[in-house]
Amino acid sequence: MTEIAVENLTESQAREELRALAALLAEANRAYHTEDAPEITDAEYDRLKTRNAEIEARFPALKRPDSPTEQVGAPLADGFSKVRHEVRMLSLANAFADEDISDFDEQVRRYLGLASDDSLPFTAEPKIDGLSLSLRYERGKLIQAATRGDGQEGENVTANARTITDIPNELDSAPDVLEVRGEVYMSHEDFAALNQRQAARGGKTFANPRNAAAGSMRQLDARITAERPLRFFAYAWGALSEPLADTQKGAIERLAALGFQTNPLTQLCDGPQEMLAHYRDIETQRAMLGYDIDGVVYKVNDLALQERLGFRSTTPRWAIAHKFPAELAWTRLEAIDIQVGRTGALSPVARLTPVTVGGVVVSNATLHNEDYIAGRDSTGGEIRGGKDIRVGDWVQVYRAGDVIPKVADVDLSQRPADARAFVFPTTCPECGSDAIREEGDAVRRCSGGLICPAQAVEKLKHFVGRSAFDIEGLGAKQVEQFYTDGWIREPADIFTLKQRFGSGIQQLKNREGWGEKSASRLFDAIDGRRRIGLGRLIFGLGIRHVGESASNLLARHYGTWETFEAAMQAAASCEGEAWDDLLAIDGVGTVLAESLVSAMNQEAERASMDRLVAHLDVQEAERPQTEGSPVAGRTVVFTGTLEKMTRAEAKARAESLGAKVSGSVSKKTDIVVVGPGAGSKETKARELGLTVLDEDGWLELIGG
Ligand SMILES: NC(=O)c1ccc[n+]([C@@H]2O[C@H](COP(=O)([O-])OP(=O)(O)OC[C@H]3O[C@@H](n4cnc5c(N)ncnc54)[C@H](O)[C@@H]3O)[C@@H](O)[C@H]2O)c1
Ligand SMILES: [Zn+2]
Repeated sequence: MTEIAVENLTESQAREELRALAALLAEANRAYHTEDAPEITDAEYDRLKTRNAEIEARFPALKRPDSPTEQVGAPLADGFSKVRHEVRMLSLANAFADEDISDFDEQVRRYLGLASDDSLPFTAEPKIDGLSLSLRYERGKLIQAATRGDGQEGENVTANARTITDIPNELDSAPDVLEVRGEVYMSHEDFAALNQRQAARGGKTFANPRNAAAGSMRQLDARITAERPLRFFAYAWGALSEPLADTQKGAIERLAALGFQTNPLTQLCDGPQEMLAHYRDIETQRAMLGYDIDGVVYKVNDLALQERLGFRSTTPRWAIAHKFPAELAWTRLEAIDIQVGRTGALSPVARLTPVTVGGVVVSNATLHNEDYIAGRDSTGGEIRGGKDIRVGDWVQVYRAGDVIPKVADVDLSQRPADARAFVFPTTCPECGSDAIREEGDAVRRCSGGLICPAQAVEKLKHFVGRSAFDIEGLGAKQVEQFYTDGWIREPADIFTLKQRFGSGIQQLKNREGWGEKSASRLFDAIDGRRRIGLGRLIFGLGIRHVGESASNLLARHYGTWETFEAAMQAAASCEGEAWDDLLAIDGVGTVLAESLVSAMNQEAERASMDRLVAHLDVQEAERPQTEGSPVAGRTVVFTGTLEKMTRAEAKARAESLGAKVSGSVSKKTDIVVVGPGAGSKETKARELGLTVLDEDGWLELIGG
């Protein structure tokens, strides 16, 4: 899509673009803040947000009620209780160019009525790329910790904060009420080690340290947070019973004296020139800091002046974040390799002449899929102006907020004369089976199933992973080793390992990475029959599209392995009663159902499952207690703020009583439970004449 210059936009084009931007940015915010799994780069996000602000500046009347410029963060995630911030937690205005900094200095002077030669010092400090946290101390004791959330209300993460060593539980001689604010982050070293651990046990790995920090902090189980090496820098404050100091710098020193970690690169600067000099200084140190920063923050040093300057709707007037440019570099594409994943997906990987991008040496990058290499997007439209990517090309490597770098662009003027268009393989490079691309799928997949060694190994890794069978001592590395040795070919083999190779302990312990203890511990862990929950078993099978939560839904719906298996066989033709029953499960769509039914009826897979189940005691899943339930089979929608339970609790409770919980109100809805702040859903429910209950009414209905 070519972008029209803002000054050439017609009013209707502007209205349409603002609508599209609001939707795009809301989705990006949800992915980034609520899910800790960004879908676009930070640079792209910043570009969209700037574009939105420019259009609004030219057409102020078109500014939408849900304008992205009026919002901080994103809605809160389910599961946490909420904390209302006594003093709002805000965002920061952004600057990208050097001129933006002198403009900022001028704006502040104009607002305060200062002449250009009046002294106006600023602090300059790194902008830590983590997530912000507010810590409330009363009489020196930590009583509450909250995330920023949407700025007004955050998530209560007190138990999690208590596990962080940089956060003192008690303070000496602090003000009676003191809210300390700062950034939770993870060091590069700890991040790499965490990802390695996660990969070894088949758990979730994180794209970058910020996601790892946010994902670790926002755990419902504080024991998980405790295992994650989180750090904390203090740089601000909220509610206070008495001031910390007269200046920003003084306040930071006071926080340091109280026992908080403060950033050593914080410095006082007299005017834009010194600010920019310190910015460049920090930029050159960036790669060596050992943690991610994404810019430098300047703040008016005099707190009385900060007070006079006050706030805009989402940002303070007395501070600005000077962002570093996106991390790019050019290098040679030496080869394109194809990797095969668990579900058979063929993923192209660029092998590059090593190059440093933002302080990290990059020699591999993702090329996504065959369309991306060819210069097409998923809808068949052009990307990169239709330029394809060829081995031998001079390519731009891009790393912004992601650890996996991407190949973003090609310099055609540097293309070698003999470079040929890349031919994406139509057979699997690992097993030679046909690699098939189904309609509407961007990905080509190996059709070899279990005969494909790449798929078999990836499936085994998934099977032993933490959310599946979680077998102690058997991680990704060991699985690969056993597969190569021919000791384990499929999950069932794990449980006969001791029987077949009991004497192998001797052999094993002489191998690299194995000691006597670890070898016998593993053999003991897998000896005998294994108890496993039905949900974990279904998830462990590693069927495409069938994730953890879907597996649990299926388990709850079918209860036992036998019922599940019989139902899948009955649904084999993708029609009839069993098929309809599967699709009626809230959260199961056609794509998932088709993939599931096809895997469960594939002969070789089935035989492998039968061999596996023979070693298992599958525990029955708790089925909804529908008997006597007043809401069994009814569709319920929760909207507005719930005060007596979290959304997640309300949903779990309703489902355990056999109700279906839906996110939107329609004619099919039976009951709408409304809390304070309910909006259009309540209106619609009343229009449709549905049963509308408040929280107490609902609790009464379900009996307490
Ligand atoms: N990739 C995406 O999809 C996506 C989506 C949403 C947001 N984002 C990223 O987040 C940014 C917007 O988020 P935001 O509203 O948090 O704004 P921001 O990150 O630009 O600035 C505000 C935040 O900076 C942090 N901060 C770090 N060090 C600080 C310091 N020394 N002093 C003061 N604050 C400091 C605080 O947590 C504060 O809340 C975007 O510019 C983008 O980089 C990315
Ligand atoms: Zn294959």
